[in-house]
Amino acid sequence: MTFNILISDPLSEEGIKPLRDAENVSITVETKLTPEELLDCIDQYDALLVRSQTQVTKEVLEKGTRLKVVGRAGVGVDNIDLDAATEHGVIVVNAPDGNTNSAAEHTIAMLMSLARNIPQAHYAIKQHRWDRKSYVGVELKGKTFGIIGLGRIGAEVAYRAKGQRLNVIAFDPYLTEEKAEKMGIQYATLDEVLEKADFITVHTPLLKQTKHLINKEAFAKMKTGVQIINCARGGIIDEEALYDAIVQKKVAGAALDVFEEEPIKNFKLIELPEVIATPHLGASTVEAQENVAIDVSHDVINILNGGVAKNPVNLPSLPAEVMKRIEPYFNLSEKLGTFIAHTTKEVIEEVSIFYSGDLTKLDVSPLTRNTVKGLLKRYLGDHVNDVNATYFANKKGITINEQKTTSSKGFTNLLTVEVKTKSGSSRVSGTLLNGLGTRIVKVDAYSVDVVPTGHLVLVRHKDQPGAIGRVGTLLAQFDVNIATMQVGRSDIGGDAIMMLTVDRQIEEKVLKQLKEVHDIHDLMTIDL
Ligand SMILES: NC(=O)C1=CN([C@@H]2O[C@H](COP(=O)(O)OP(=O)(O)OC[C@H]3O[C@@H](n4cnc5c(N)ncnc54)[C@H](O)[C@@H]3O)[C@@H](O)[C@H]2O)C=CC1
Ligand SMILES: O=C(O)CCC(=O)C(=O)O
Repeated sequence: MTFNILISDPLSEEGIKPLRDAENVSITVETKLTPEELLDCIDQYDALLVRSQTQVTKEVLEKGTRLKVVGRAGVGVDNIDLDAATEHGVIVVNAPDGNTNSAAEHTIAMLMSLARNIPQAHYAIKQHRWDRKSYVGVELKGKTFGIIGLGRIGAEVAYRAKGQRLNVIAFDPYLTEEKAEKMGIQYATLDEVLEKADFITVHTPLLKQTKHLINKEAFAKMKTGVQIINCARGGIIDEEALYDAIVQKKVAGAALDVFEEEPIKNFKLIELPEVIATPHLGASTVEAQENVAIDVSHDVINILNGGVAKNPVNLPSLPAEVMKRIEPYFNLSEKLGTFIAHTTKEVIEEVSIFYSGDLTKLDVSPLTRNTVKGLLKRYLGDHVNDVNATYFANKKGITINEQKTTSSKGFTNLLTVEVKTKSGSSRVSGTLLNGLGTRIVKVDAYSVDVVPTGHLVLVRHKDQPGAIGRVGTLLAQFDVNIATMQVGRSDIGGDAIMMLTVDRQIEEKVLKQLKEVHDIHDLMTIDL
């Protein structure tokens, strides 16, 4: 099978080498597509690779019926509609580490350029003006440098700023006093950063909560003469409010790499002499572009080939070590989900997944998603996957519970799926036997030992002499060979089940006749 990959923003040729070297991919590079052209062609592709230029909208994800993965060669995913990607089962991966250095270095370059008016002086001298008076700067040493958002880039900026002998203070919801102390910086609240800093730099993602985080009210709290840097995302700073603050001499200067609208159409803010700007160049270094393209290429290939993503954005990522330990249970979890979906005839209101034995030591959330996927696929089809399974369950009003229990009933590991409907509940349990593969070991109250593969028939019947024989005889009449059979009963003469594995799918007319066999209450076929 060949996977078609579209690269719609310029990516490092060195960086996409892993993609070019992959055997089963065909790569198209089209970096000048209009939004309409992208919509027209996206249904031909299994993967889309972008930087920050391409807008991966709801419509793109809707039309991209083959899309399995969107790779963002960089950090910010604000150009990708994550909710729509999740809804359509498209995994979004990014490359969070590859451009950290470059973005931090660019921030420091902007800080120094701002403090010393380098771009303005450079422009003057290029115009043959020898002007030394207009470009008197300020020293960094001893000034207070406020960082808002101390993640990967914010932290790197902090280390570099300390080298400039700035007093670094920072606010981040995840920053503690102890952590700040360890980094040799000062922990502060947002208001403290706004009130105390001579230079303020923002390094948060653009989220609902960070949109216009630096607004008119925030500027009002700042020192007069403060200088502002934004190398994170346009929109974290309210550009209108920044314009006013500069014109009113509250803000002495601003260094901007990112803008509310990119490319910029309204140059009002940029034209102010106090503003220096670059066109979103924070990650534009040979090294960063190579790093991010390599990282994202590896993830895209892995996902297309059914592997696990290292940097998924719309799925929680797990350490490789943990992933390796739970991977053997993937098959079992999906099959149990599929099994219970086939054996439940009413609307499912609640699914509980119980993990016991060895499984209690693991982060089992991927197994829960996989079980729900197996369960929903029966009615929603193959477009349900690990990314959107929980989303669809929520949409269908199905509550999902995940529980770890101590009772493993003598098994080293036991996974039990229980579904509740309006009128009752049913359960199935399975285990992974060392060296022997997976087994279904319990259906409701009945112990069984069934390999969950192929064509299964679950028969509920009365425990009476002849019931098993009648089923066998009827199947033989229609040339259906029984490969394995397991029986279980509550008590002598009470309710019982038969679990058969047969060599081929059974036709509807045969099923109908089976249901009419004396002492058979119910029966269902399950293809696993
Ligand atoms: N200019 C450019 O070319 C580049 C820009 N970026 C942008 O830089 C930003 C930061 O990237 P990373 O450091 O890699 O992300 P990160 O996820 O490592 O760090 C973001 C930090 O912001 C913090 N944060 C979130 N909301 C906050 C709030 N309301 N107040 C204070 N802190 C808050 C988070 O707790 C986190 O620690 C992103 O917006 C990213 O898109 C990244 C690379 C290049
Ligand atoms: O692709 C780029 O150059 C932009 C990088 C960026 O803004 C990011 O990684 O968030």
